[in-house]
Amino acid sequence: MKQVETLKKLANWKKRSGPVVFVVMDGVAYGKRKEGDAVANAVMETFAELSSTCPLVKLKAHGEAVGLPSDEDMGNSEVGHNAFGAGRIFAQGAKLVNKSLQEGSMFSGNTWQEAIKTQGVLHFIGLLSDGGVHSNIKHLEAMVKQAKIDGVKVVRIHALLDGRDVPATSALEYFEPFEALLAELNADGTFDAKIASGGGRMYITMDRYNADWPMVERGWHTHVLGEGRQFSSSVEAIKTLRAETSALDQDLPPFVIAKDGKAIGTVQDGDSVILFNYRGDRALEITSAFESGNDFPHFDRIRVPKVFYAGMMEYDGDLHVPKHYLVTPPAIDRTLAEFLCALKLKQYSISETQKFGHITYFFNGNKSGKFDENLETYVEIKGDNVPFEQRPAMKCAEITDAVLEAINSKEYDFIKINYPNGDMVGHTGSYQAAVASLEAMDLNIGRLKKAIEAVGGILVVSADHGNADEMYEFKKDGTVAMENGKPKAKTSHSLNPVPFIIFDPTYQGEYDLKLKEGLGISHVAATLINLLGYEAPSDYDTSIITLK
Ligand SMILES: O=C(O)[C@@H](CO)OP(=O)(O)O
Ligand SMILES: [Mn+2]
Ligand SMILES: [Mn+2]
Repeated sequence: MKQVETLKKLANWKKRSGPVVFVVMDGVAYGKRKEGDAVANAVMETFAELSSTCPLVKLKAHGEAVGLPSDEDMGNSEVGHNAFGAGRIFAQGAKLVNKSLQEGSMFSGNTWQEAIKTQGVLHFIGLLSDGGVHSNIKHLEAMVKQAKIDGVKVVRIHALLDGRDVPATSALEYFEPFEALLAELNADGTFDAKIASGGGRMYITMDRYNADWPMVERGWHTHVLGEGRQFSSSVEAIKTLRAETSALDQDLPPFVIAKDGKAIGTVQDGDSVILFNYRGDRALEITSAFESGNDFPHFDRIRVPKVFYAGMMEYDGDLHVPKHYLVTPPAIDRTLAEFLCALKLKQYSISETQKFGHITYFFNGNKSGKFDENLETYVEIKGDNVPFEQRPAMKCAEITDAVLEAINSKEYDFIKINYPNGDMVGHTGSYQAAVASLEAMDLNIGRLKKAIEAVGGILVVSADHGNADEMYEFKKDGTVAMENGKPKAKTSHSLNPVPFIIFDPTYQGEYDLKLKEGLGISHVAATLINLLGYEAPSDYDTSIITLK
């Protein structure tokens, strides 16, 4: 790989005595309505003070500004952190898969051709919604139709309920029409495609960053071994399990579709398996359960079928996982971390488990390794495996303890932090927990601010997309949607703009205090490089500050 160029020092920059600390408040944006806006309604004294005394601008963090197909698409952590770290916009997974389907390259490629050779069953595993963060049901529909055209006889779908990127209890809006489509495709008797198993995405299969392997184990038992509570159809399963548990879709227990007491879609030797999610974080663990040999320490798989396994994308471009994939991911190069390494600047990256890979792997262009072991420190604060509304602080105090030590050590030039609060608690749908979570985070940003003041560093506060700023669903007429006498919880990200604030207590007048308007979060990297005293790479999206 070609080394990046060494950036030039800014001629008129007075080097600060402390580090540049970049805070990603995950899932914190400016809502449009006060009701259900946990960000606007929480008591956040530090955020309020920074907002009224520092340079501040709103940045776009959704749609085309982060490489998604359209401005209807909300932002998410993958594309948000990619944009922060790459300083440019890359066409993202969602867009690349659309293109590959439109142009037909997916189906003419080797991976698809190999997958359809199976004499057994072609399985699809993935998230059944049009949320567009990890997957898109339209991609699955196109693949199932093509499988029939290509002469595959038996298809089994292992479908995860979303309710996290789409309304909280919307699963039947996807499962019912999808079952109808399968019935139509099966009608001529030459093709047999059925949903074979499923469950909530936060209950089985889609764990990330080694947070909770038993989730993947439950998924393996459900999809591969066909073990679990049996139902005659997915729709019956969802209705029954909802009535029994009142779980939101993302937390629905698993189900297995069976006929005469026998699971209809276990995975067997000689089958093909396609994971149709394109985003990597929540795809890597189930992929490793399929691809690992005997040295698989995470759980007893009991039976490991010999299958042709493929992912929608290459999920880790460093380690080349999975071995086979349908669409090539964006080639994100020349990231901020790489430029800082070339300058020999020391960097420190930290978050809680759920966002650890966001601030490292996604930020560094979906790269799991470091550019330079000696210059980069990664710290993960282990999260709790509990429903996050029960521990809304999301380890923000522990994260801050570690950062204060890093600041005071004077070892680091650049520190980046992800506080998971607004996002992880936002996804639970609990308004009260979201408020508590944001207030805890704000207390800790206050601690950071003091430390930065003491050492003469710069604190930059921003966010990757919205979430906690919209905790209620609204009706078309603009009033709050109600359910059982209470506001209906919204669990997904929002499309709202995010804050960008610079707290620079030893400001030397090198830049205008008025920030540039109308930009997106891909402009942050160039700004951070300037604030470290260097000229940004010429191909980066321009800095948000105007240098004097
Ligand atoms: O939890 C996740 O996987 C996504 C939502 O699907 O959230 P984020 O992009 O914030 O990680
Ligand atoms: Mn996020
Ligand atoms: Mn999220």
